[in-house]
Amino acid sequence: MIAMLALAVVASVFSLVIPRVIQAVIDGPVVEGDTSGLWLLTAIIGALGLGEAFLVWLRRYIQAKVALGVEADLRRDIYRHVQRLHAGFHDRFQTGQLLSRATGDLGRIRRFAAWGMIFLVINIFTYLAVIAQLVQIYWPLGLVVAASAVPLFFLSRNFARGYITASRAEQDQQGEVANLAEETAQGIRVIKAFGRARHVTEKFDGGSAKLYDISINKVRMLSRSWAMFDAIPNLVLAAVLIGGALAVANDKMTIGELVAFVTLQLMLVWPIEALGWIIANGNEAMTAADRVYDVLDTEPAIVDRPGARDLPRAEAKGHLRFEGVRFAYDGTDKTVLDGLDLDVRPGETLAVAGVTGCGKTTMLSLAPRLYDVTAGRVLLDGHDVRDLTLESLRLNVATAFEDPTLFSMSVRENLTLGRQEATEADIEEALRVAQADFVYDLPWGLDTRIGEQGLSLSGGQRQRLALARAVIVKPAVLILDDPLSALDVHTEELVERALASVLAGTTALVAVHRPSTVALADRVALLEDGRIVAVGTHSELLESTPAYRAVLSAESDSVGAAA
Ligand SMILES: Nc1ncnc2c1ncn2[C@@H]1O[C@H](COP(=O)(O)OP(=O)(O)OP(=O)(O)O)[C@@H](O)[C@H]1O
Repeated sequence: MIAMLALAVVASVFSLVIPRVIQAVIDGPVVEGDTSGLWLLTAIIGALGLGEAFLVWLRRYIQAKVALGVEADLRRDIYRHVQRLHAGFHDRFQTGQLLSRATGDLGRIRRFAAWGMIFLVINIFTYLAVIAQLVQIYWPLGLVVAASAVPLFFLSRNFARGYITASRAEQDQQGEVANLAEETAQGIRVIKAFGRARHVTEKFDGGSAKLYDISINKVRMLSRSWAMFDAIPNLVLAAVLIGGALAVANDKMTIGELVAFVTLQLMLVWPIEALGWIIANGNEAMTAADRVYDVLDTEPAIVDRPGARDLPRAEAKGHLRFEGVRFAYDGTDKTVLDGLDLDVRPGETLAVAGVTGCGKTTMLSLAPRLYDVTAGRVLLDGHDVRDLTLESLRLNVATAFEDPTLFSMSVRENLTLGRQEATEADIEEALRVAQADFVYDLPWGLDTRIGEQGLSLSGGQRQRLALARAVIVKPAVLILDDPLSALDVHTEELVERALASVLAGTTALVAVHRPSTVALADRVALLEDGRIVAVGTHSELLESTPAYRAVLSAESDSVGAAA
């Protein structure tokens, strides 16, 4: 960047010297009729012109690299940072806003690094250098030109104030429109199924029209100021021509000096005209940078503590313990878990049952630290999970979520997401356990690329792949959030039978809704009012705890009703 700015300044010096050589040509060879020095002077002008052209080319060459480099680095930083940010951030931050920051806003910053900033430096330098020369040629007129900076300053200040608000509003609205497009693309099936195409189109049109209005208002602001920035240097030029003609008539200036004066002054017209554009460009980059730094300045809430230790997979036994755990989601005052205690022994499969919305998923997500407890602690083999490195914790604790997100990559890549070194035998076993052999019948088998989020597969197929993906990790603790909800009873039974052999050596914590899934568990815990109120085998709880009977019968009723 420094090289680029230095080249720009040197090129401006070259162009600023040319009018002074013209002055020498007029006052020498032209006025005196002596052409002997003409060739040297024109050769100097030619050399200066060529030199300037070369420097401009070199600057532009560097400029592209620098500006695109700034954009690429920032984009990489944002992506990395977003990966480090905790789940709570993503719960609140709209995806469309994130996308527009990583694309449109970065483009604005690049344009300023490539153009606005360079012209700002060149133009300020040119302005000062020209004024210095004008004062030196004929100071009274030089001061008149210098005085034009006063209205320009107030004009720029007013323009910048209004424009900055307009450009932030435009960028936020662009994020909003991106969000509307993203959400409707994601939910296109729901929209079609409910026949809501017209409704969402109207909503999108509304957002789009608002963006149009904001943008038009911004462009009007720029064109108004452009006209003013254009008028000032031309009015001053008219004044200079009158004053200059009088000065030449009174022998205060030579004709050559007047030509040099006017030529130099003409060099100010473009820098002043461009002031509005540069301010606009700078303001847009500034508000874009604000939006980018809204993301970059958010500290990830879930990171390795200083001195966090690794728990190698070979050492992990899978003893999971919740001690006095309290939890409330950020920005809410509702306590979801309120003094929850639970001990899951190594190798045991423990099911958590409870009415819908009681906090089963929340509780499960505390073990791999997708969220951190508000109070109390979660222990893995006696270590507070916050004292373990995130990398080793997540190698030891694998999760299959109820909503199985698959990525647009091959089946194999999806399966080995958590353990890239998995062998063919591991993959085969995991597919067998999850009853997901259907993948072998896909057009390219395991190499078939599954569509965006695996939409080309059925819900049950996706769920089985997500289960295989978790099983393949061979974790010490397997977290299964109602992993069989989309399977038919027959397939569920097959999966349960195969899972039983895998779960024999693994600690498993399973959120269950259906009485049939409880069959997987050695013991069941009942979650109620944010606590575990009863733990025992399925038959013990059925006998001793009416609330447990109520939960399971309600769930089986709803399954029955749905069927
Ligand atoms: N990301 C979130 N931000 C704020 N509140 C949340 C969030 N996720 C869940 N909740 C709230 O926390 C409570 C517990 O939700 P959770 O998903 O853990 O229940 P659940 O028992 O798993 O429900 P289900 O049986 O329907 O799957 C609910 O009241 C829910 O509204």
